[in-house]
Amino acid sequence: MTHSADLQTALHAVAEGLLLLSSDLRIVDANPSFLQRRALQREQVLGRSIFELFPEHDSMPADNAHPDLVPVDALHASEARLRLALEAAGDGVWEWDIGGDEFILSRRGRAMLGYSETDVGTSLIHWIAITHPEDLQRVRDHVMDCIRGRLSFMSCEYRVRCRDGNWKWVLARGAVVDRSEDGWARRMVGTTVDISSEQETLRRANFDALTGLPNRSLFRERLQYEVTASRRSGRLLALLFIDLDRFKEVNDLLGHDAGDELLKQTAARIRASVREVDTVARLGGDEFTVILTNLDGRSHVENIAEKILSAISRPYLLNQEEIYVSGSIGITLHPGDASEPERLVRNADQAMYVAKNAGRNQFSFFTKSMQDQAWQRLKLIGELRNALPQRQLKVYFQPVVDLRSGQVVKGEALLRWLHPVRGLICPNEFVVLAEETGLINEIGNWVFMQAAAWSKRWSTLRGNVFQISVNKSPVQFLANAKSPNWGAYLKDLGLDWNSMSVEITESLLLNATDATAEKLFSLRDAGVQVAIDDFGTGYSSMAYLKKFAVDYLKVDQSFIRDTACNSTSRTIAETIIVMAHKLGLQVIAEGVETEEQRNWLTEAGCDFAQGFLFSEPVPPEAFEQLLNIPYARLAS
Ligand SMILES: Nc1nc2c(ncn2[C@@H]2O[C@H](COP(=O)(O)OP(=O)(O)OP(=O)(O)O)[C@@H](O)[C@H]2O)c(=O)[nH]1
Repeated sequence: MTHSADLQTALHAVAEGLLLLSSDLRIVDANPSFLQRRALQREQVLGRSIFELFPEHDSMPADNAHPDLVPVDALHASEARLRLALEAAGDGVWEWDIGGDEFILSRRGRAMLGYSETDVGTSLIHWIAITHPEDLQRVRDHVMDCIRGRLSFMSCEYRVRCRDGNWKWVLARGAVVDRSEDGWARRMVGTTVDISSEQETLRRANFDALTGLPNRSLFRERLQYEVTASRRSGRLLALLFIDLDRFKEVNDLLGHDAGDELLKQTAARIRASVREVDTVARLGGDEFTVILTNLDGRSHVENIAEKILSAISRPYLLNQEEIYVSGSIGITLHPGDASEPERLVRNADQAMYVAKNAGRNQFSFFTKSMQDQAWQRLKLIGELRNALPQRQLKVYFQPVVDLRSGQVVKGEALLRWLHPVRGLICPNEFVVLAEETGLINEIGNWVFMQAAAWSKRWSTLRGNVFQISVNKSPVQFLANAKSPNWGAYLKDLGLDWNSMSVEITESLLLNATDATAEKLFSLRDAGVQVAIDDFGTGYSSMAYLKKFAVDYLKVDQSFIRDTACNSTSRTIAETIIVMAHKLGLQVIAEGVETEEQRNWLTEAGCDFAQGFLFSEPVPPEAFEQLLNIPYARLAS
């Protein structure tokens, strides 16, 4: 060692805590690692006796086994002693004679990698040969910065191949400790520490455990990086959002493990469809993203998207079965569509939903109009939140006629939104938004209360029960959906048994959870009847009709519309009527528009009908006018 400053530099480079002690064991210097570990300031330790600092070590063993403590007599330090000190600190120590091309790693350092004294040669080239090719340039840059004096010491993480062929992450720190009079670096000394476990922690934080792909957080980082690079280079970048279609069914049919296996295989297929430099990440669930860089144009992106779609749609072998799935892809381009990563993510997501809604198994490029629609949607959600408090929601009623007597005997409550600017909006335009935002619970409960109040009034006016049916969304049957105690509510209102009914979909019963069943049975206990809406369009399973004690089937209007000209529709409608009667259920035909349909339904034995032939849905005041009026007059 030529200079005590060099010694200090070297000590700063060491990962372990080190102290420099004078011959009377007073602290001359402490390196940053030591101070950091002990949470001490340099001034707090300088000049103090080692025994003050470590009273429990006043009979310190000769081998200086304290992990934080490696005494070095600074005033008489030599390279050999420094090396010994560093070895004692647990690091591998290396020394590089630059001019003489001799690179020596200490015994401890070699052991860390599994090498004996003779396994690796002493020329730098031998050590370069076992450095990971992807890390080599980085290591070289660090070393050269030190040699040229741009850095006083280097600190660099890279991978080294161990004797068993595995790669190990190490942290190498070092400094030039000897320079010629004219400034040429002659010797570097440093340490090498095994940081595989730190790298493993880092890997876990950044990579998806199932597929090994970058996770959401690393994806965000990479996107930010690539967007900046694309901005600089002016080259086109594409962001792809990929979502598997109906992946839930794979889980449901084959189990979660098979689902996991499919995700792994999908990840590998997407990875294999793009270049090494492109980023493929898994955001979670069945959602993947791809960042494509340095593209030649839009058609280049289209080709890759096609390639990914066809890779995903090849059969998967799961549990010895061939399974087919597809994917939907949303694509956005930088700089054309947006300049900020956040915006690109939103764009790709919107485009992916458009691809899904357009029928799945396809890709869709982001367009400005998608953004406008998304804004419209957001705006409508905001307005919908205010619709109820601002009394913009209205309940209309459509009469249900008894086909034998021709009397209006029931009514269906139908929600309308009287929007201050857009006028009357039908539920198909806003119920999905209400469901997505959870507003449907509040709105649905309000509709039920309104309908109950009108049922009470019309039952009283007519002197017998006048049943009103209310549509209920599957969302209102979820476990967390809040609703009043309908039994108590209807009782307080003084409503008779069966004054209310709820219309639900077939799929709700098919996928009924315990919470769904409980909510449905508590409605039944409150005297509310149950109708299955749009019957015939779904699975039409008989079993659940009995299990849930359903009262009515509403035949979907698509069958009614076709009864005049389509014998299959007629047969289906007839079968539903016969089957329902056999099971003790009554049938309501929806969408009746012509006399011919009404006559046919009457002959087929259908119980009730509703549709434009009788009346469209009308406000309650107008509905009241319709009560007790024979259908012959309504239809004219
Ligand atoms: N096996 C497995 N399933 C997962 C994992 N993470 C999420 N899922 C399931 O993946 C499914 C994702 O479903 P969605 O994307 O919402 O719906 P989908 O069935 O793919 O239908 P669409 O996207 O509308 O075509 C859900 O059922 C999740 O429970 C996972 O790590 N492993």
